[in-house]
Amino acid sequence: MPIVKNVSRAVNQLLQSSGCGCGISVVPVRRIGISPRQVASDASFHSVSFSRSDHPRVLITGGLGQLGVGLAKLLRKRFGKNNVILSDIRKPADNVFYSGPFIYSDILDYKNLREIVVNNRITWLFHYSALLSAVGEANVPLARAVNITGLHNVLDIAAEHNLRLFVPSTIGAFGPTSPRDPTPDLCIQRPRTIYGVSKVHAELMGEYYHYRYGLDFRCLRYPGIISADSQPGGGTTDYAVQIFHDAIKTGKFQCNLKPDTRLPMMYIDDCLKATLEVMEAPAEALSMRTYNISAMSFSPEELAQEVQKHVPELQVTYSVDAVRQAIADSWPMNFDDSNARRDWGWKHDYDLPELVTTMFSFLGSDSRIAQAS
Ligand SMILES: NC(=O)c1ccc[n+]([C@@H]2O[C@H](COP(=O)([O-])OP(=O)(O)OC[C@H]3O[C@@H](n4cnc5c(N)ncnc54)[C@H](O)[C@@H]3O)[C@@H](O)[C@H]2O)c1
Ligand SMILES: C[C@@H](O)[C@H](N)C(=O)O
Repeated sequence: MPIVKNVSRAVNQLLQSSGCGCGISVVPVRRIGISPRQVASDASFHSVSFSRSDHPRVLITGGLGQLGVGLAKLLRKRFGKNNVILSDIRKPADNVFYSGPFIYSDILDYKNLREIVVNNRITWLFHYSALLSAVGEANVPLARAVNITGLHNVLDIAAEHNLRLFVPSTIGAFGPTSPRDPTPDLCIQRPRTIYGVSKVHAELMGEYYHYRYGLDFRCLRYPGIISADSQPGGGTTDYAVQIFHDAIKTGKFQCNLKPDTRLPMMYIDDCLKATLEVMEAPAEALSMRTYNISAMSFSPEELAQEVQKHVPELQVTYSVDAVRQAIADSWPMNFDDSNARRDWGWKHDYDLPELVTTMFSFLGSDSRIAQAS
């Protein structure tokens, strides 16, 4: 139960941290010494032995989706295989299971999640579990549970155990009343999807816990992410991954968005690089706790033209999905990430031509290109 022992002191601290300039002496928020949720511990503490090291001990929730396995690979290279635990409610493929530690974790099970954090001495948590925009609209109660209740569990455990917490947000955290070209970090956010609403909630709750409890919360708003060796989990930007697979397999692609629908996109390597960089950035460098990151922005017709340079016979047709189109029409067209570039040196490596070339070299499209020429 949350117990605020001295409300007026806490209010003063909040006012101070928001820069009200009232002249009240500042007590660091970290010293309040209360945790947002205190539950009597009944976790069975296994005796697990670890070698001492300066590396963070990492847990990734929702790690079997499009982004988690790649993130684990990157973090294991940096911090050592056994210092990075992937978790999910799904069964891992053999190659994932044997590539490093994996554990079952349902983020809706607060005590189980806390036990994992305690028993494995977790210090950094990457919270990837979520229902994305299109699947979220198809199952609002589940999206609300996973994206909002699950986030509350993660925030409380992170605050209680002093974790550094990364929660990704998204271009979907903006809505039709936000400036769309470009969309700055700070502007009106009135998304019209449960996904977007839950992500704005995550940004605000994470920042609130940072200022209120001293939680080391870090958040990036990702564009649509494009990857070759993992499949997207039901979002509005999925077409930009599917086109590569269809170009190679059948030479035909049916796009579910209109040809001129412009959205910010990013190659997965840039996304994961940014995630690690913001987690490693010194706290003093972060003037904000939630940043836009950007790499490129394109429409289906522009992507198709670039893909056709590799697979000239690719035929693209359009059969618009009304739900996805309405979502895309409410999202940013271009993302302003100047704050990330200024504060912690964010710089992307992949523009559209490099992205397309890299996707095809990954997917082994040589035979198709050979057939085409
Ligand atoms: N992929 C993108 O284009 C993109 C863009 C912006 C933001 N993001 C964010 O990045 C994160 C990861 O995205 P992704 O593309 O890998 O998502 P994904 O949909 O591919 O994977 C999400 C994972 O969460 C898991 N999950 C669902 N319910 C769970 C529960 N109760 N407990 C534990 N795990 C559960 C699923 O099994 C799945 O493996 C998400 O938070 C997403 O919102 C992704
Ligand atoms: C943009 C992002 O959050 C996700 N790929 C979606 O389309 O839902």
